[in-house]
Amino acid sequence: MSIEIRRFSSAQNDFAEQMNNLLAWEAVSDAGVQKTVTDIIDAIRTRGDDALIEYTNQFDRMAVASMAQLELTQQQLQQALDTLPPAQRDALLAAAERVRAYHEKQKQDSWSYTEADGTLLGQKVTPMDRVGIYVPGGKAAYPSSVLMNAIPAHVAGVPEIIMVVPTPGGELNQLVLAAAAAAGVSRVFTVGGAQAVAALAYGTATVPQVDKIVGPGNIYVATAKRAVFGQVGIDMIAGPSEILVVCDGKTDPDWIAMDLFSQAEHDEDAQSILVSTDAAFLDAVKASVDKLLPTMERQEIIRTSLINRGAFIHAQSDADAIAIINRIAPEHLELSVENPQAWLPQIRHAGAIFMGRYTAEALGDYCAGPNHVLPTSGTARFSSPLGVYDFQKRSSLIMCSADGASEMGKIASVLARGEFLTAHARSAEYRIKD
Ligand SMILES: NC(=O)c1ccc[n+]([C@@H]2O[C@H](COP(=O)([O-])OP(=O)(O)OC[C@H]3O[C@@H](n4cnc5c(N)ncnc54)[C@H](O)[C@@H]3O)[C@@H](O)[C@H]2O)c1
Ligand SMILES: N[C@H](CO)Cc1c[nH]c[nH+]1
Ligand SMILES: [Zn+2]
Repeated sequence: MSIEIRRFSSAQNDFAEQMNNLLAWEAVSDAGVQKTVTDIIDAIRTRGDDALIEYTNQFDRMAVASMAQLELTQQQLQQALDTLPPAQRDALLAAAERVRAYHEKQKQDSWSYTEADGTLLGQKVTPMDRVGIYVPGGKAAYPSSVLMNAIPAHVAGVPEIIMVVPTPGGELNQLVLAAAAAAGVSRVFTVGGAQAVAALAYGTATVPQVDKIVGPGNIYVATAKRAVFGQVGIDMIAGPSEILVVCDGKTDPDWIAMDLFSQAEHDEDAQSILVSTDAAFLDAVKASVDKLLPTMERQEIIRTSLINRGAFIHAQSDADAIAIINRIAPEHLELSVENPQAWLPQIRHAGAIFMGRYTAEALGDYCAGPNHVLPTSGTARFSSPLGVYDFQKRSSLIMCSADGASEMGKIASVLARGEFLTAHARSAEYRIKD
């Protein structure tokens, strides 16, 4: 059965309007969600563990009486890793190794330099003391997200990594537990949603307060992260998954249809867009979509996502296609073209760029190495993938020699008096040599 996916062309007069409609996404949660999240945060702040237990029982269909029932032991994590079927264990460890190797390259080191008069200036890089990682678990379990959140923190040298993951109905996913062991997570609490974010941000008798919370989640998680920002650091507000595939018409249309499905299957609100200068190719991919959709396990989610938020766009030229890429600033960009490297210099905004016909976005979700926690909803215009740098902070270093203090003192004195800040001026002037 054929499904209706919106289709338009960059030649249309109303092209800009079509793009605006396609990309319109209510990133801010509605008043109802906002109220729920505010109430949850207030309850966790005032009633701590008791409120955390109540909300977990309410939202995750649990029936626990104490926090001890909501924490997993290191032994449980290690046992999950040790007893995984060998194929799963090997795949998990291979992915973890690739993700670790990639993130090792991101590590920033302290630096300093000494000026001619002996003054030293520099930057000291320090890992955060304790971070919280949110691993989604409402509609699906995400072992890959455990690796993508915990490994960069570990590489940065964060000594304590606290993971939260909801386990609806109390069902533990052994791959998630094993991933926590493989990635070096310190403690795991089986709580989720806004209550888990609030517990990490403010601390409870049992859940330690963290310095930063990272990781994707649904609208309750995103709203809570936004609300606790300032109390703690956050990485980003990630929305539903997105993929933009740009194809020159020479890749197997079945491959492209499946690449579009791969992000659509995450969520009814996920967005999959195909751009091509070849109108006949758009027809061929549409035929592949109709042929392959009935074979998909999550076909209802994919169908809803493609009908509500998907699009096939006919670009008049490669330049049009590039303008579309930069307008969308997609989370994932697949350049399924002959010479993707030639396109690269003109692409300014994308969370991750997958180059060439063989580079399926799904490889990046699991094991290529780069992080899969990426900016969505056009935020790649100003933000970057989750990385080691999210878990490191910098302190400036200044050590003046007597000569340096004297020379800088003269400059500071003038500027401080210009600001009428006399104490600043006199503090600097004391160090000026006669
Ligand atoms: N960007 C990425 O890297 C990435 C990776 C994996 C998943 N995701 C996305 O993360 C999201 C995960 O969402 P999810 O729902 O599966 O899991 P989730 O863990 O984010 O949310 C589940 C929690 O939501 C809370 N909740 C649910 N309904 C509620 C209600 N009515 N009131 C208050 N709280 C409520 C509950 O506390 C529950 O524990 C999806 O959108 C998925 O696409 C993104
Ligand atoms: N595509 C998701 C990020 O948008 C990450 C993911 C996890 N598992 C599969 N995919
Ligand atoms: Zn994915």
